[in-house]
Amino acid sequence: MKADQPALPKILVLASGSGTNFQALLDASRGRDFPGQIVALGCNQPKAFALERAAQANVETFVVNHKEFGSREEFDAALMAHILRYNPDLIVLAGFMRILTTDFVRAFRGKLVNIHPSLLPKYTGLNTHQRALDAGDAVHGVSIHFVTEELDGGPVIAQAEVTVTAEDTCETLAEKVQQKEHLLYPIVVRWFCEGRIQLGDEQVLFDGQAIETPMRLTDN
Ligand SMILES: Nc1nc2c(c(=O)[nH]1)N[C@@H](CN(C=O)c1ccc(C(=O)N[C@@H](CCC(=O)O)C(=O)O)cc1)CN2
Ligand SMILES: NCC(=O)N[C@@H]1O[C@H](COP(=O)([O-])[O-])[C@@H](O)[C@H]1O
Repeated sequence: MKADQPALPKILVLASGSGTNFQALLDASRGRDFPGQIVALGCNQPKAFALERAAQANVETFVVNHKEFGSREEFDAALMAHILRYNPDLIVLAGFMRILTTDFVRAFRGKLVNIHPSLLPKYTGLNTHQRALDAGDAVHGVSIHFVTEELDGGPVIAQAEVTVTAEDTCETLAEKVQQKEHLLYPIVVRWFCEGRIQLGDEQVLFDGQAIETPMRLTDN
């Protein structure tokens, strides 16, 4: 980066597991025109493979193991302290498997997003793919939303659909959804870094205009 160029928006990613969404964001951020920089990865699981991905990419990491804290509030306070060291412009939950407290969410309101493996408001919480199969849904998918106090209830920014077939299992459906996740998250994070996405009064603003429905990633 040349000395006279403004610093790029700082992205901090939180993950708990494999980190394939983190990897998709890493790969996208290596593009010459990507308008943001991933400054750190935080994990609550010391053995998360996402940490290995960060090491391979020379991205700073920190671990805050939730099992070492007596309460959710204490864990969140420790996590917040690490995050504030980086002063990120955007905090991206990428398979981060801890429910965050109201204080944490409010501290980062408008710059905290999550990717959720369902077409919200359907199937908040866990085990979304099995629930879609059990319900006999013909369509399933992924949502990217602002994180609010309500679990997976924040304003939805964008979604992508996958078709469900009779041959699908939990595993095959998860794979289909993850393929769309890896396409959608880099697009939405780019929009954030370009200043095109804001959280209004419990609604999403895109280029300054409130959007009535989430933006859809289509196959064509
Ligand atoms: N306050 C909020 N916190 C979080 C949100 C949110 O919208 N508001 N999104 C989740 C992400 N998520 C689904 O997308 C999710 C993650 C974790 C859980 C959950 O039940 N976690 C359990 C532990 C489960 C485990 O360790 O395997 C828990 O925290 O007790 C539900 C949904 C991130 N946080
Ligand atoms: N409720 C949160 C949740 O289930 N998130 C899901 O965890 C996976 C993480 O994969 P990754 O670690 O390979 O990115 C992703 O499929 C994401 O949608």
